[in-house]
Amino acid sequence: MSNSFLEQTLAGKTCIALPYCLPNGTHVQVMDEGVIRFEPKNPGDRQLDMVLSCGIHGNETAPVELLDRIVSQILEGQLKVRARVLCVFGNIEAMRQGVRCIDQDMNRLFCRLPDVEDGDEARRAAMLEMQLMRFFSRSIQDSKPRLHYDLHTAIHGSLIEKFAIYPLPPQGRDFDPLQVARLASAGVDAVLLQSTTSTTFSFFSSQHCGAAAFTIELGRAMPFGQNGGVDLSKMQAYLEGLISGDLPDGDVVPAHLGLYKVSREIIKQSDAFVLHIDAKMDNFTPLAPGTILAEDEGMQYVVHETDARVIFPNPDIAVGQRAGLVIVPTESYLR
Ligand SMILES: O=C(O)CCC(=O)N[C@@H](CCC(=O)O)C(=O)O
Ligand SMILES: [Zn+2]
Repeated sequence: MSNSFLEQTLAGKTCIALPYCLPNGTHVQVMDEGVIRFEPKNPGDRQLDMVLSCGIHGNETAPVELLDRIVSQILEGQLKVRARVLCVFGNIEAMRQGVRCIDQDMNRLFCRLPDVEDGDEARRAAMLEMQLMRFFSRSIQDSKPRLHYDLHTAIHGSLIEKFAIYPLPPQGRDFDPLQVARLASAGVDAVLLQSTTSTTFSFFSSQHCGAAAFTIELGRAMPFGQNGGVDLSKMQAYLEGLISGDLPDGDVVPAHLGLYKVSREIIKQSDAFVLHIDAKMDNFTPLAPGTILAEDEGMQYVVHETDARVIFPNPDIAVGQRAGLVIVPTESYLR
C-alpha cells in the first residue's frame, strides 16, 4: 500500500486536487484532507450514492486499512466504479497519534451546530457535515438512493463481533428491513435499533441527508498493522460489490441476525459517576434483572429489563456523555 491515499494523508501530503479522470473514465476529486470522491463514467446509470467513513476514532484502524485498500483498488483501476462514492478518513491527527481523539470525541460532535464548542475536532466534524450535504444534494437532485456506512471497531471484546447501530430514523420514516438484510450479507450478525436522537456521524446523515446510515462495529480496536485477527473479507466483498454496481440479492432479514433495540443509554451526569459492572465486560454480556449498573449523585441505575445486554460500558468519558447502552432483543416488523 505504499504511497497510498492514506499514507499521503497521514504524511500531510494530500493536496486538494482538481477533478481528474482515470483511464477507465472514473472521475476523482480530493475534496479536503482525507476526503476523496469518485464518480462513474456514466453517472446516470448508477444505482446509488454512498459515503464510506472510517477513523472518526483515530485508534480504530482496521476499517481505515480496509477503506484505504478500496481507494487504492479504485485508483489503480482494479475496481470499476458504478456508484458515486465519497470516502472519508475522519480524525487524521488522532490516527497519526494512535488515539481515539485529541481533545473531543468526534462522534459526539455531529448535529451540534451552531452551539458546539470550538476546537479542531469540532471544526472537522462541521466540515464533514458540509461535505456530506454537498455530496448527497446531487443524489437528491437525481433521485438516487443514499447510503452511509460509518466504520468503527470497539474498545472491548464482543460476544457478537460484527454489529451495526441503526440510528433513530427521521420523523415519519421507519427502520428499513432491506438495509438490515443487506448488512447480513456483509457479515454483520446483529443490528441495534436506536431509540433516541444522537450526535453521531451516522445519525447526522440519516437525519439531515436522508441516507440509510449505520455505525458498523467490525471487531476490536488495534494499532495500524496489527489487524490480522479481524476478518473483513465479507465486508470488503460487499462494499466492492456496491461500488461496482452489484447489489446483494437477499431482501429478507435472516433468522441468524440478532435484532435488538436500545432500551436506554446510561449518561454520566457528574464526576461522582461510578460504574458497578466490569468496565471491560464484552459487548452483549447478559445483565440479570436487579443488577446495579451504576451510581451517580446518589441515583442508582438498576437493570429492570428482561434479557438485557450491555454495550460499550465505559466510565472514562466526559460528564454528559454515555457510559454504556442497555439493549434488549426485539422481534419487530423487520423480520
Ligand atoms: O467500544 C466502545 O466503547 C466504543 C466504540 C465506538 O466508537 N462506538 C461508537 C458507536 C456510535 C453509535 O452509537 O452509533 C461510538 O461510541 O461513537
Ligand atoms: Zn468508534
